[in-house]
Amino acid sequence: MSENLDNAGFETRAIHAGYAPDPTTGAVIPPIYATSTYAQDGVGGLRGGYEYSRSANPTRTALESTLAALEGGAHGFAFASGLAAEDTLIRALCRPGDHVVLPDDAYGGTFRLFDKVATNWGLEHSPAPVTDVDAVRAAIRPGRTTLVWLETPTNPLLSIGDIEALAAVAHDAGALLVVDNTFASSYLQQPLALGADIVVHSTTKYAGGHSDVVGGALVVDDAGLAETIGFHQNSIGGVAGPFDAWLVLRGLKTLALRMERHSDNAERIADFLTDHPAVSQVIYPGLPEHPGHAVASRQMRRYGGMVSFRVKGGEQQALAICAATKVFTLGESLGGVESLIEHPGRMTHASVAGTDLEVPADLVRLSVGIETSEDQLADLDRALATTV
Ligand SMILES: C=C(NCc1c(COP(=O)(O)O)cnc(C)c1O)C(=O)O
Repeated sequence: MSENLDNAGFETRAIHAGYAPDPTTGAVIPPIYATSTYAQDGVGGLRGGYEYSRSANPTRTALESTLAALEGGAHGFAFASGLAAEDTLIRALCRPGDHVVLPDDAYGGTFRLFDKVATNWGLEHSPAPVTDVDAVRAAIRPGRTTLVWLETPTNPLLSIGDIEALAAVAHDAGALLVVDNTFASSYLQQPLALGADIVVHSTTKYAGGHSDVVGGALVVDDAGLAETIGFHQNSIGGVAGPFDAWLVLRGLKTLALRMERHSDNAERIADFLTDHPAVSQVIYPGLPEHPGHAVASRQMRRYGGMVSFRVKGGEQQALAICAATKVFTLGESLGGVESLIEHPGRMTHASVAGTDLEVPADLVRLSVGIETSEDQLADLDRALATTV
């Protein structure tokens, strides 16, 4: 473990926390410990605390330590996917008859986990707009609400929730605040410092940053929470493998650089779309007219790389734009170096059609990559011109 980096800057922690050069070989990057088991020196004689890789693996340990350091938490846990992390969290902290307040705009797979899986064993949920603290408070069921779940910015409508205010609401009701920090990333937003109890990441996204790994993470500060999450991580077993852990760890080292470029490019695209005749609404927290701009400005370092917009002409026009871009690749996911475009209604959020979370059919979501900004703008200009 590197020397104490608590007071070091984000970029320094991203590169040096979680692992110190190997005392034997001097390797500055942790090896990929492609092993399931570890020789013991006599029964229970563990070398370095490792006995079986589901329980702990040195490459995963390096990632989990780095994830915690970057979120300002004491304990990090790495999983096979973001939804694996969420499922483990739910099973660690919720019991039949409990209730969870969910955002009324959230990743479709997260809602599906609660609505189609967790309900099977008695966990109830109700949606509330993350932008309305009073509505979240009203959605809480006294004595039964265990978690208040927040995405900010939300997926895909990029609503902004006030983390500090919602933490107070949750705590007043004896509940915990969970913040899914996937869209912002640890570099742009630090939920634990604002009162959140648990941070969730799909490390598939900005943390890994190169669309080459699927993974998830939980970060907490509280030792008691860490103990129960760690117990359930091992007992359920949805852990990140050593190579996936290594890929996310490598991605994290450039997270700060990438988020700056993602934000630069996204700001230019938001401005470009704002004046475009084919566009009816641009949704980007960095725009002064965004309802959550003031809160985002207070709790985020910058506004991120996700831009959503609605087009004149409805679903068919939105689909036509998604089919017309070249630099923006049509595909699900987000947060990688390449720009992606998608139609949430037909793609990432198809599972919430007909529910409270249904998204507008004329909505297009962009994950703005780190390509040359002028090329991104020219690509969108051409695609939008086909629909005017
Ligand atoms: C794949 C997509 N989202 C995954 C996701 C998840 C799930 O992560 P997975 O690694 O895909 O399991 C959790 N939270 C948020 C905010 C997410 O956006 C997407 O929106 O394209």
